[in-house]
Amino acid sequence: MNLIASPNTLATNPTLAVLGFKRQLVYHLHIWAFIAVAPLVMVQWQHGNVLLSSLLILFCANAALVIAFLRFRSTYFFKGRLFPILAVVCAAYSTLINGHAGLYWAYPAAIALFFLLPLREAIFCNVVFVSVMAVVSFLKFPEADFWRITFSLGLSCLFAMIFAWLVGRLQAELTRLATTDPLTGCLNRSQLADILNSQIQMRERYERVSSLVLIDLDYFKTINDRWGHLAGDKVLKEMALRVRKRLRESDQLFRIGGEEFMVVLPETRQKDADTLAHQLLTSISARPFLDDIRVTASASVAEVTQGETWSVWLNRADQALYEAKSRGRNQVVNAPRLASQEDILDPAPLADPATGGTTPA
Ligand SMILES: Nc1nc2c(ncn2[C@@H]2O[C@H](COP(=O)(O)OP(=O)(O)OP(=O)(O)O)[C@@H](O)[C@H]2O)c(=O)[nH]1
Repeated sequence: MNLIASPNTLATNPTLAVLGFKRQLVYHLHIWAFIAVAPLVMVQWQHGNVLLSSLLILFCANAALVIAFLRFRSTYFFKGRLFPILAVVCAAYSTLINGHAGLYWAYPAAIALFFLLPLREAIFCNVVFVSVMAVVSFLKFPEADFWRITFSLGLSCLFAMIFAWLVGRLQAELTRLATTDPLTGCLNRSQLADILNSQIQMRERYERVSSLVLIDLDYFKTINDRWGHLAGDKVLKEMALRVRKRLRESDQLFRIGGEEFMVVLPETRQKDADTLAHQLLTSISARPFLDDIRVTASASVAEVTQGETWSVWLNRADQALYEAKSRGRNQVVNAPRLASQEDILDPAPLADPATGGTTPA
């Protein structure tokens, strides 16, 4: 079962770790809600409240299905929305017909909205819910109770909202810290496999071709040695800025090593990626860094080939970068394209030695 994010997942992919924790939350909420509500089905049935009893059966059936889906498929449906919606409907209706006995359920139902729905949706649903509960309490209870119920429920929702908002911000901030390089603000390696894999899937499913560019500063060690580590850091920061300026919104910039960067270019063929790589090298070498530090860089370009894994793709780019370094640096080398699986299954016609033309394979 994939409910609990393993330490391995946590260490390598923060986005998956967050998803794992969300699933855990949904799973436990549904289990405890099922345990709490299931006996009420019988109670309401015995009291002759057939409609409420049916709503509660629906609630329990949904909870049981979500639990089963999460247990056996690690996924759930409607993004867990049915639970809070059914819960608030049951609580409002139960208050209408049972008075205080139903009202007690309004508080956990309102709070569950913030655990299970995106914040904006939860706020909207809570405003509607508190308004409905205000009308129901106005009809059902004395005026003093109406005010008490409306304010206490509103306050519970407000506290839950503040808590959910803070947890959301904390989660976003921790994810940002775990996925980006603090010096340059580029993505770090934690997302690398996922992002390259998603580009590979676009290639496999929709024939959409992506490319990647590796850029490595030349003789960076001498910059550190001559101007100091702090100046080296500033050069790296400035270099990331210069590269980012040239990229599109959809492109992704990684810092994958000390002075090595990678750009993933969705929907970009090798030829266009090569043009961009030349422009990037020009923007690095054209102006000095920190007034008088002249820097050049080497780059490689690799278009994804059908059937290859992300590590093979990256390795091809790495080999080409090595080639750029050994040819003297400050240049772009294109990785040779691999024969794709399509080419292997459907090879190009062979040259006919007799005629000089081509023959079918
Ligand atoms: N200032 C600074 N230096 C770093 C950082 N990360 C790695 N380095 C340095 O980058 C240098 C990389 O050196 P090399 O791998 O020899 O590469 P190079 O000197 O650029 O040589 P070529 O890549 O072959 O052109 C090392 O001196 C590292 O200490 C960093 O975050 N800040």
